[in-house]
Amino acid sequence: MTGPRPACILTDIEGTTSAIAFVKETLFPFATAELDAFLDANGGEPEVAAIMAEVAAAAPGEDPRAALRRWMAEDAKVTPLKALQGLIWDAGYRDGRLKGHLWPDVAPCLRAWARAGLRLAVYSSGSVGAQKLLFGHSEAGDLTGLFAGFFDTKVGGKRDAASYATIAAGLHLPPGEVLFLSDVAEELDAAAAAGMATCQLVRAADGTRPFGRHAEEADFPGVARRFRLPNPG
Ligand SMILES: CSCCC(=O)C(=O)COP(=O)(O)O
Ligand SMILES: [Mg+2]
Repeated sequence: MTGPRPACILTDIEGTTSAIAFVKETLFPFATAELDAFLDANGGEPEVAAIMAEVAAAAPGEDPRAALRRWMAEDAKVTPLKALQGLIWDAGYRDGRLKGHLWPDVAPCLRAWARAGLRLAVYSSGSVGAQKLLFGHSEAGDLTGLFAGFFDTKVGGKRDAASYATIAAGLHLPPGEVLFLSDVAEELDAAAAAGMATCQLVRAADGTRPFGRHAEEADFPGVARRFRLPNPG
């Protein structure tokens, strides 16, 4: 980066802090397997009923449970699906069946950056509730206290520049003072269009391909070196 050191690091989750395989092979199948039992037990709860009303509105003429299953099969980033998945994962995190995966380089850097006074925030398609569960029950302990903000698709889609402008405003920062980390080029393009600094995480273990349109690093210590952030080592 040619500008000053960022004041805030905004990070994606899947493919950036956490393995794609953890999301696709552990979290998503858990929610799929538990969907019917969860809805049978909790469908009358106002929060769940409101989500199901949103599902019905987003998929008119389709059985809401069938729409949810279709979206899960398509990995659709639909806000009511994401909200429901978060509620289903809650029980799994609390009783120990789920533990939030983080790549080993992530927690030491997040702690070092927060200690140095940098603000940290998350922007994921996963709901804010799901983000707090993952970082609150992570393999590195409860990291939720490190973050100044959590943002999900209620601010808008991750490929839409307006979402990043909304997040910067929510953090009371000019976009130019925020560095966005993600594995997905279209998300980085949108953040850059809003004026944020960007870096693609190209994690070999996830099979991520470098896109060549943004700064690229293999891990968080690489991000720290490139953007002159503190490094734990
Ligand atoms: C909050 S953990 C679950 C992540 C998730 O549901 C998802 O769709 C991944 O989205 P991301 O924006 O983190 O790539
Ligand atoms: Mg991602």
